Amino acid sequence: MKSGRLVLIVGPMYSGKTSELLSYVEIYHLGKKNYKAFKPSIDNRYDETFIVSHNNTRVKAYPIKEPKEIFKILEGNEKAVFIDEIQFISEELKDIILNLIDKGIDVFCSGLDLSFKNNIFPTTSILMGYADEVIKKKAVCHECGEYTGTISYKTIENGGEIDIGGFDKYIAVCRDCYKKLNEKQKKEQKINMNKLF
Ligand SMILES: Nc1ncnc2c1ncn2[C@@H]1O[C@H](COP(=O)(O)OP(=O)(O)O)[C@@H](O)[C@H]1O
Ligand SMILES: Cc1cn([C@H]2C[C@H](O)[C@@H](COP(=O)(O)O)O2)c(=O)[nH]c1=O
Ligand SMILES: [Zn+2]
Repeated sequence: MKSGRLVLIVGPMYSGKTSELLSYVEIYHLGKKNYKAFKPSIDNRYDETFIVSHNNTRVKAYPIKEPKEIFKILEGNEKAVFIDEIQFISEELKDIILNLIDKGIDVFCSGLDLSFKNNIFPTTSILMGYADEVIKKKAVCHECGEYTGTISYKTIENGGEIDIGGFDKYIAVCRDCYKKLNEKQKKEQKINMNKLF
């Protein structure tokens, strides 16, 4: 049997990862091929049971807590599996995906490569190694307006590295603007500390 392939779509927030994922869904839909879409249940930003892009294109999806749930939901006639926001799914996802590909199923995943702290998201990094194709997307930098946005910057101070949100919490910026914003933030924090003591 011919193996399936793994296509991985990565980049910062607003770079069009979900839109690109949904454009692949449309190809299988138009070809009348069976498929299923999944998302981590933690991602309830726009909808619990739909993958939704920032410009409101959407597709029905199964929310999952653990990657092995994918096996329970598949019916055996699927030609493709689509998974959004893989940065929130545990690293075990790799084994599930390799098994699907072995069975001839194409797998399309999208997710953040980097957190706002400039740390890698492990599941995305691992899958990059196994992917047949990695599509790295860019956003328009919120600060300088250039089409060079590669990292997400958090505009509010509270909240951890895993923190669901959108325009209320994050912008996409280029490397230089990311550096400038972080330096500015550090200076402001120092001034505020000095005011306190
Ligand atoms: N800074 C930005 N750069 C590019 N697109 C943006 C930006 N801010 C908002 N958008 C909108 O977001 C859409 C992409 O949304 P989406 O596919 O959900 O991206 P992602 O999944 O990467 O967050 C673009 O088509 C555009 O309409
Ligand atoms: C950068 C960053 C983002 N998140 C969250 C915020 C959103 O809920 C998703 C990313 O969504 P998108 O489809 O890529 O716009 O991830 C986070 O938890 N931690 C981060 O560092
Ligand atoms: Zn910039």
